[in-house]
Amino acid sequence: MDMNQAPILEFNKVSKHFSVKDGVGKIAINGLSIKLFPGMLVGLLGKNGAGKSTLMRCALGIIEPSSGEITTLGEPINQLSSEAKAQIGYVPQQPFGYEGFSVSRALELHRSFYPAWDRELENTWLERFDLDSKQQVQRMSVGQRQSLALIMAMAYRPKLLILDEPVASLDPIARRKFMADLFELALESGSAVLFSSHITSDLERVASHLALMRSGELVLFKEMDSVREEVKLLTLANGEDIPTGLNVLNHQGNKVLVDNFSDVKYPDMAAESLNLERLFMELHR
Ligand SMILES: Nc1ncnc2c1ncn2[C@@H]1O[C@H](COP(=O)(O)OP(=O)(O)OP(=O)(O)O)[C@@H](O)[C@H]1O
Repeated sequence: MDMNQAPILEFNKVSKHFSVKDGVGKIAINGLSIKLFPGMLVGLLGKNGAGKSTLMRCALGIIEPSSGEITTLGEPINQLSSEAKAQIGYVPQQPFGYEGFSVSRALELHRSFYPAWDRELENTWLERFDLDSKQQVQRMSVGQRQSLALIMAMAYRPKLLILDEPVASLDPIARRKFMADLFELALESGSAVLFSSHITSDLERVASHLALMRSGELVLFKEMDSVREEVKLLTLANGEDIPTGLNVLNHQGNKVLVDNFSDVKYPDMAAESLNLERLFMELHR
């Protein structure tokens, strides 16, 4: 990861409100700021409806934010050049059609839009995902379509890759292969990747950073190693106050979830390390 370079994606105090019919608005993203640099593989985690897809769709310019600024590949999102667009890869939650096409025809068509398309990478991935290039897209399983969508989004080595639950329909073997390759590809190409997943073990294994959303807000954005070291569940003794200087993510009874714990600063506190699934549960307790 190179933080001396310009960010590939930057959100500056971005909010997105949806107006709904009964007049009550919905705040999907609230004052969110984040920067993604080359080599970052950011795992986005949040409950259903937390705002993950909205964040991703704003980053791609599919929907406009209500306020705040978004810069993608150095350009304001509402004025993205075609050069910048050709360096973005996206796999939505429900991958698109290509009905009536064979895999190879679909890839041929898609390939024509991207000068940087890497045929070797395409072939490697077709093999890895066990896809038959002669098969008709409409006869493929959901997981096979998802694999095809991933190849289409990644074979031109985009600088920014946005994947909305990319592996939800993949079997564990395909998922592992994909996750390992994703990591390698991002590092190799100096790309930034933003991917959402509810599979916390995948996030734990491959993400360089964790972005945690709750009700439209980014409550945590940290390197994975720092998450392991600094995010702790504290148990307060009877009558004990939360020590000053700690950043509280959640507080229920005598349990306090904090994101900036240090053994050195608070040597006497009962502090428990959490895996990502526990962290998620404790955040929403
Ligand atoms: N077009 C829309 N009109 C009105 N409300 C919307 C619209 N799109 C999203 N929302 C609302 O914004 C909130 C965030 O939705 P979003 O799809 O971003 O959540 P998510 O974190 O991606 O959820 P999931 O994990 O279920 O995919 C939800 O309450 C949703 O109902």
